[in-house]
Amino acid sequence: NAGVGKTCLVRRFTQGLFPPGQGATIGVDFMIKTVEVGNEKVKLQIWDTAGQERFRSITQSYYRSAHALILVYDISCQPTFDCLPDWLREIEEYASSKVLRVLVGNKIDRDDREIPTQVGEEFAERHNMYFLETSAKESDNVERLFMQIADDLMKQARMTNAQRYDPSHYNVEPTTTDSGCCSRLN
Ligand SMILES: Nc1nc2c(ncn2[C@@H]2O[C@H](COP(=O)(O)OP(=O)(O)OP(=O)(O)O)[C@@H](O)[C@H]2O)c(=O)[nH]1
Repeated sequence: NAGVGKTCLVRRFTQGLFPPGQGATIGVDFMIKTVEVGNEKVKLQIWDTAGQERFRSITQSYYRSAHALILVYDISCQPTFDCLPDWLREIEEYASSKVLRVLVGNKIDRDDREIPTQVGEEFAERHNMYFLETSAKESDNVERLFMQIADDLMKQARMTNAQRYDPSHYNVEPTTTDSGCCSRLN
């Protein structure tokens, strides 16, 4: 939802700062950060989408090509948690079914918490998502959030490559020259 701290999380991670007087995101924005996973350099392209309803048709078009999606709510604002099922429906409709999904409860530095950690955890478990609580303001768990995603995506990529190049993954059946339609046409 708007105002949960998405832009602040991205800026904390990419620029190491908590921006004062952060205005609402208009449409989408993106930032890039190169990180090291194992011994490899990985360029993360992080798209920050506007939470406001009026930008929904723009933001929807960015879900499909994402490798990971982070759903953020504000732990001190119950309505932002109550909207999660709507965001999940949105993701199911517009994102790839294999996308890595992460649930984040932000603003844990606040002392007016409305959503207990366990409630967030249970929601994430029920919907097959990773779960983390963060504070963009205090920099709690922000690095961990993005690095965990980078790590997971690299593992996925390595597995896909291994399958692609390992001949044992192909079950090559012996064929006879006159069995296929093409050989018959020839
Ligand atoms: N206390 C506290 N405030 C935060 C935190 N993260 C963001 N905020 C504040 O929450 C407000 C909204 O932050 P944004 O990052 O602009 O929120 P957003 O989710 O990107 O909002 P949209 O761009 O409208 O979708 C700002 O006033 C931030 O200062 C946090 O971790 N703790």
